[in-house]
Amino acid sequence: MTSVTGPPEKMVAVREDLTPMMSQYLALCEEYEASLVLFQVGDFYEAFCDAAAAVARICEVTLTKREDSTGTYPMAGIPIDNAASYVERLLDAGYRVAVADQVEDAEEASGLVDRAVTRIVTPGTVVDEELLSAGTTNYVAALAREDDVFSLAAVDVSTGECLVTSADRERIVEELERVAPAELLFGSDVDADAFDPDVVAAEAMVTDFDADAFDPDSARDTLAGYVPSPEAVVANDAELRACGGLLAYAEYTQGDERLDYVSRVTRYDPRESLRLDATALRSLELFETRGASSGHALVDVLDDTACALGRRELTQWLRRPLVDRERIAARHDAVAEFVETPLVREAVHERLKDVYDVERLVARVSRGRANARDLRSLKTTLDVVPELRAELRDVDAERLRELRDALDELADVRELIDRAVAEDPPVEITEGGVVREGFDDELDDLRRTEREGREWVADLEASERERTGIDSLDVGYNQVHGYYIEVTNPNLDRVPDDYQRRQTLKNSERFYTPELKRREDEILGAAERADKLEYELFTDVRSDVAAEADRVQAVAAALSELDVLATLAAVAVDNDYVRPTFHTDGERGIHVEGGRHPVVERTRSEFVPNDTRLGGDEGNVAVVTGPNMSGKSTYMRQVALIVVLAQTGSFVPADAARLPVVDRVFTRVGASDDIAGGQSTFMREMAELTDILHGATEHSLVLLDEVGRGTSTADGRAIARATTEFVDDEVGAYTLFATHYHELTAVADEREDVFNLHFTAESDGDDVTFLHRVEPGASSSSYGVEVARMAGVPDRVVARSQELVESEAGGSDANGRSDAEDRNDVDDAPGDEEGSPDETRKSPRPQPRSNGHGEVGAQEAGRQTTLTNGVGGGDGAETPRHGREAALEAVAAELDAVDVAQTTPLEALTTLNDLKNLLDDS
Ligand SMILES: Nc1ncnc2c1ncn2[C@@H]1O[C@H](COP(=O)(O)OP(=O)(O)OP(=O)(O)O)[C@@H](O)[C@H]1O
Repeated sequence: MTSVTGPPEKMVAVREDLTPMMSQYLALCEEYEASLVLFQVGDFYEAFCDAAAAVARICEVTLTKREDSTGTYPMAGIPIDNAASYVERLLDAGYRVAVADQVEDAEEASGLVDRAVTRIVTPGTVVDEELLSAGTTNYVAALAREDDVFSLAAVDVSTGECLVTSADRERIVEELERVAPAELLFGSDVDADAFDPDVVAAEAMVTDFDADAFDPDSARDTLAGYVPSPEAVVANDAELRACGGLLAYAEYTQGDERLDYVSRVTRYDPRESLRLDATALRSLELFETRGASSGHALVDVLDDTACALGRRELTQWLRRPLVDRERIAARHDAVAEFVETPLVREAVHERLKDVYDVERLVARVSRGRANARDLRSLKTTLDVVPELRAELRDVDAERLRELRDALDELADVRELIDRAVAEDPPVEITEGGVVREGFDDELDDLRRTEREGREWVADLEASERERTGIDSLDVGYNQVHGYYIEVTNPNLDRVPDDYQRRQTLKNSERFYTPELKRREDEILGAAERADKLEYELFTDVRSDVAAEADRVQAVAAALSELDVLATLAAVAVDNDYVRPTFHTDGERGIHVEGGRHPVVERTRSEFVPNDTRLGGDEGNVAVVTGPNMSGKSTYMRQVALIVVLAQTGSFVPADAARLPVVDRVFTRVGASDDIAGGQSTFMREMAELTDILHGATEHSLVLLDEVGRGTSTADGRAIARATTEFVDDEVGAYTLFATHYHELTAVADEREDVFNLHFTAESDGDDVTFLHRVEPGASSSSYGVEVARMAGVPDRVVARSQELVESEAGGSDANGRSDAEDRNDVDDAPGDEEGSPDETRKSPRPQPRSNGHGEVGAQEAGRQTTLTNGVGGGDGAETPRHGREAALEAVAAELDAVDVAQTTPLEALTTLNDLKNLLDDS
């Protein structure tokens, strides 16, 4: 609790003397002490004391003060009409906001207006459309525990989706990362500290909530409000407690009422999906790119969805690729059919563009917050359903047929809305104009009376002018006095006897007649009664629609899936993806022909496709070497993305792909690659490696990118080698290991299941050209100096490095090869440090086919990356062997070039590590 939330001390001190309104404010601050209370005073939400200062600062509104007999209190107010944008700022600043509304009509109140907190807005329970981004999920989650089993429940209060699952701690952490809740509650038996706050709660606000709500009995009672038989839905006590506690919290934030629209409490088993932990999600850039410069994430490439429902669903699919062959095949069948029937696909896409976010819409309807426009939007969406059914009448794929059949046309709901709600209604539902003529006789009578009365008044001016002969006579209306007949002073002598004086102005008098008064009462009475009646009729219709929320949600689910399937098909057609096939029982191997990285290929005009053959007849473990920037990381990620896409139900960027169903994708990217994520410590790297070595199975895909880089070269090499051996002996996972340690390529000599791949570059005088083409065998050069130059390393360091490399030129490099050899035939598979023989002799295994695309090869010049200004070969990763003195000089030169003021602690650590390696190797 900060002084911004909770009871203001200044008021507590004078509690007994406070004015009634301020004591009401104080009481609410005490009751909702974890929230910043926004207190309705007329058209504003006010905050006082420290809360006022915070509101003024965060919302950029004026800080004023309120003075009364007890003192002076700082005060800041935000207009109710556009409170949402201000509330958003308060949420962003880390506050929960308790909205205290006047719950009594100020005019009808005798004395102090009654106020109550009607809802608490928190990051995980926001429902205001303005505060939610389109097509996303927004979860609040809760954890509970029973021995070693952890349960996770998550609810999206804006759509009513509620999920619950349980697993061991590690897996629950993964699930938390997938769900990515905006807010997290820990049941009393869960030690929040045991969940690495960096991993779990980095993005989530952690909220303390009434521990009793997680108590089994009260949790069961709460859950029983949502499912007929709680025990039939949840699998264990911890799930019951997590779910019940969470729903109690959701109710608390929404005004303590049961949330009718949370009708889909679904239990799932995390084993039903391909495991992707946070590291994998991040390094494969499924949803977010890692660096500001890296462009798009995978989801951006795929997201050509027509509506917000589809966007939300696509994200869910990508977060949880499948492992069940039949379900994957069902999705692929559906995508394939849409690929083959472009007219149907495009028609479906076009129709879906008219679909509103009905999941949120219907939740608003159930919460009683939908206005007439929302109901009209619902009707517009539902109108699409019969059209879609018609478009899908001839579909063949089973899933498409199921989805078509799930499209309930909801004719009753559509008809009701259409009959009841005006076609273009106003936003407000209290001021009339929302109910359509012909819907209710009484309303029509009232409106008729009102209309006829107004017509009579409209005619009055002409008839009275005629009757009195006063041409300047006016009939008007004002809020205070009602209808009047205005006569200017010079004509007052002609005013008839039945005119009664209403108001005297400077140049005229205003009158009324008994008949005008009668008509006025009739008009206003009818209008007021009609507005009231309209409101009642509208809320009745809204409740009737809310009663059908389940059916609407089921339609929404079918629409979401259709959108995703049609989109995946469109993406496949537009980008030349192919349907992957899966091995039947017993077979192994990731076999891809002409594979591409789905994101990089969109950003580079010329992308070089590459084949992959990993596992099965080939080895399970490929050691990938090659110069910096040659494409190793891209290649490895491309393999993983193809696997992920395939299991999501998408086609894949390749000419052909035959794949296993993978249970888990692990990624461990080198320390240097992760600096941006602030996780560059060697310790972290080793912890992740431990997870992989313990967690991977023979059905996992493991990407190791420069493991061991974070320590001394000697230790790094040793760890890299031992890891490769362990993966081969104990794990048997499909493994791609990119490394600059050329010694690692020697492992292929000794082991059946390990083989080398390398990326090629061509050196021509001062230029180095990367071919981005994977070849069998190991690589020799790293061209580190050129890359350093390209990256803007100070000239002095580049020049000195080059000098040191050249001092090697007469001798042999770290691989025992002469520099001259390296420069002339970098495409050849070289030996390793121990001077092993040619790669083709080393590996007893069949090597992966080389690129295999006619168009890729010598003619590739246009597709290659050329480093100009380069000055020839060199090995950036291996420290050249030279004397201690040379090493010291190099260290001095590097240190000299460091701009300490511009160096972050992480960069400093990395530099220190590199310098130490330089000395170690000397
Ligand atoms: N197959 C390809 N076709 C065209 N361009 C590619 C290809 N693969 C990679 N690239 C481009 O080459 C650059 C370097 O790729 P990548 O980061 O994969 O290299 P790397 O070998 O892993 O480098 P480092 O060892 O420095 O980490 C990237 O800009 C990428 O866009």
